[in-house]
Amino acid sequence: MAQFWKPGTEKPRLLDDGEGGVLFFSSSYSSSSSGFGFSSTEKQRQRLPVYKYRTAILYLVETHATTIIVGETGSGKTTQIPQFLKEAGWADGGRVIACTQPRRLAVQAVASRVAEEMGVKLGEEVGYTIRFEDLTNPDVTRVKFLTDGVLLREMMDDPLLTKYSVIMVDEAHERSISTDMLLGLLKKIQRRRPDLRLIISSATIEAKSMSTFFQMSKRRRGLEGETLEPKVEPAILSVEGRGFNVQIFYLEEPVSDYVQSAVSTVLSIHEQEPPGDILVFLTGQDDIDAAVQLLIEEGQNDRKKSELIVLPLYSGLSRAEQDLIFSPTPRGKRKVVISTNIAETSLTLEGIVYVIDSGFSKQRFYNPITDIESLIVAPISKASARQRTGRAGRIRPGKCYRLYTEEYFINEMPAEGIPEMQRSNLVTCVIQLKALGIDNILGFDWPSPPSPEVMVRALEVLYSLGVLDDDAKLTSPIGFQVAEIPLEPMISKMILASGELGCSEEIMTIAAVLSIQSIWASSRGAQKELDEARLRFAAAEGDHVTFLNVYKGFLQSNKSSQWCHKNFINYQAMKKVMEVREQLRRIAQRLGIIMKSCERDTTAIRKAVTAGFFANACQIEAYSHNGMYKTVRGSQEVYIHPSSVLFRVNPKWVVYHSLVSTDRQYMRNVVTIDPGWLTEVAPHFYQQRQLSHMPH
Ligand SMILES: Nc1ncnc2c1ncn2[C@@H]1O[C@H](COP(=O)(O)OP(=O)(O)OP(=O)(O)O)[C@@H](O)[C@H]1O
Repeated sequence: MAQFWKPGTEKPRLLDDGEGGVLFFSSSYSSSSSGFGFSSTEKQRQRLPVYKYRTAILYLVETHATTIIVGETGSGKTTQIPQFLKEAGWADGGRVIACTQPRRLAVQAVASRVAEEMGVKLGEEVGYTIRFEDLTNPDVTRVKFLTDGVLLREMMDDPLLTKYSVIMVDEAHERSISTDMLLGLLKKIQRRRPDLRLIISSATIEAKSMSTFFQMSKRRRGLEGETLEPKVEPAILSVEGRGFNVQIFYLEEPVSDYVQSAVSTVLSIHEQEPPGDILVFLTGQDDIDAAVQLLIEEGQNDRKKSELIVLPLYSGLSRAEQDLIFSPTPRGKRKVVISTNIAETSLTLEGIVYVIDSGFSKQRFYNPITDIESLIVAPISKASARQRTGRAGRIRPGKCYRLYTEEYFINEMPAEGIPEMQRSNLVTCVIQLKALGIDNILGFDWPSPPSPEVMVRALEVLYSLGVLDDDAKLTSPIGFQVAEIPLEPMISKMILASGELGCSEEIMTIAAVLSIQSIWASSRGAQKELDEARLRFAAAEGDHVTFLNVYKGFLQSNKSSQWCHKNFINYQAMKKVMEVREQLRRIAQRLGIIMKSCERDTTAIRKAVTAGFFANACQIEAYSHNGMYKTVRGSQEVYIHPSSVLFRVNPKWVVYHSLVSTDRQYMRNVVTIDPGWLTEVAPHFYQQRQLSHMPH
């Protein structure tokens, strides 16, 4: 398929003026983009745009409670600012400088870069913490990178985060639920800790609204000047200058199949452009696996195309597989990394010269009226597009191919995405706030408040899970235990129930499988074979029990990759399942959950699943010929996803794990249940009355 490209016309973005009494620094500076091959790391550091602002940054942080720093991608915010602070003494006296990121992969990558630049061993002076992994030493770590979710968890033990002197919330434009919660809570902490400094940074953040959010109350304002307190007015700093130039190209005509279009673009870059690795942004495991497959097939019969080393990148991959993206590209080869938006921010992949942006990502959307949350492939924002482009041009000049037209980018793409807080189910968020002792959830000071309906829905679900009591306080012990497990509360509740039902070994496996996108290999072009493979493992009780069959087969094969290949199972995903399962076992041990197998008593297993996921119960429509189900709670129309082993089997009663929306709402990962269990496990949620008239 021929694709025609048009060079983009957009100029680099500069900040507008900083009116409104907000402090604003800016000076025109363009970093030299001459040549590569720096002689030392120190010289390399000094060439970054942010280096010229070292003094200004330190002055603002010293004198202001909050500093908002906006600077182009690759200008050095993440790697340099924590080092400036350390050099200026902000980590003296046992204090720690924290830098948060929305994603685990970025935390690990940035921490190891900073350790390398500082010439120290990772895990000592510079360390990182992500969920289930802590590479810090409390006695010596002074610069700590962590996900914003982990910092929230740290607040449970230390509500004022006393060990930190400066907290830098990086990539704040992403507005993940955790980032927004963190911003709200940090604002609260600031009132109690005048010594704490905050830095909010990103290449694509709306600085003024963030600044308005961090304006302090009148009461604190009164103190200013009387004591040595920092100014309450946030400072805004614009770091001008970029790394290396990235030329942007747009399609002349829109395309309908972005996977195919991305593959064609990779091939034509390889054909026509000089050496340099390629980073492709698609949306999820399914389309990434499909693109990887297509490129591998292309390489099989063509010597030139066989020079491509194609690597997928998504969160469901094992750690070892994710690390491959950082390995150097062998001479005469070209690496192609095909990724979800986990590579969208903060990452520097050394060899990347070309970026291909599909213009889409998978996003969560929640409807509080129907109580349905689904993952939808949706267009990205301009902020995301700029971040994606910014993965090139970091070490040398680059090119970015956007698989959409420039008119679309300019006129239709939204400037910013909708904060995740305003398009998600907030069950996890509410339980965390409760665990932090925030009682008045509805009155909490959010950067972008969610609707009260969504909050009320979340309170309702937590109440029925037995996590909250009549006063909306955490119950003991269930509420506190669920809050302690770093998973969505429904999974945590399922795990706790499995302890009582004697099936914790099986439920750990199920919880691990549910935490990744899919354990099945890509089906593109081989749907029939995949369906046949799935049937070999299928259990009449549904997908959850089927996962146990797959897991058992995998163990019996000695964790063989050939066995996975033969059975259309994603080997890397299975390795990840093993990793997660091990971590969950450790948590269970800590909580005193006894590990026990029910020897495949599927009633116990399905009951435990129901104890967590009762809110997702559905009943088939009595006279439906097309497999239509209705959710018990909201009477919403839903269907079993074709990837489920229960597709076309259509049992009467099921609970599902999640929904995906395409032309219809499809239930993914479905298990059969006895409706009598619903009132047993969630009497408040399902009144006996409501179910009694329904046929069993
Ligand atoms: N692992 C690495 N290897 C080589 N150079 C690196 C590495 N990490 C960072 N750099 C260099 O440091 C520069 C600054 O990176 P840094 O992550 O600090 O920028 P940033 O301003 O935070 O970017 P972004 O907004 O995209 O996160 C990169 O452009 C690159 O030149």
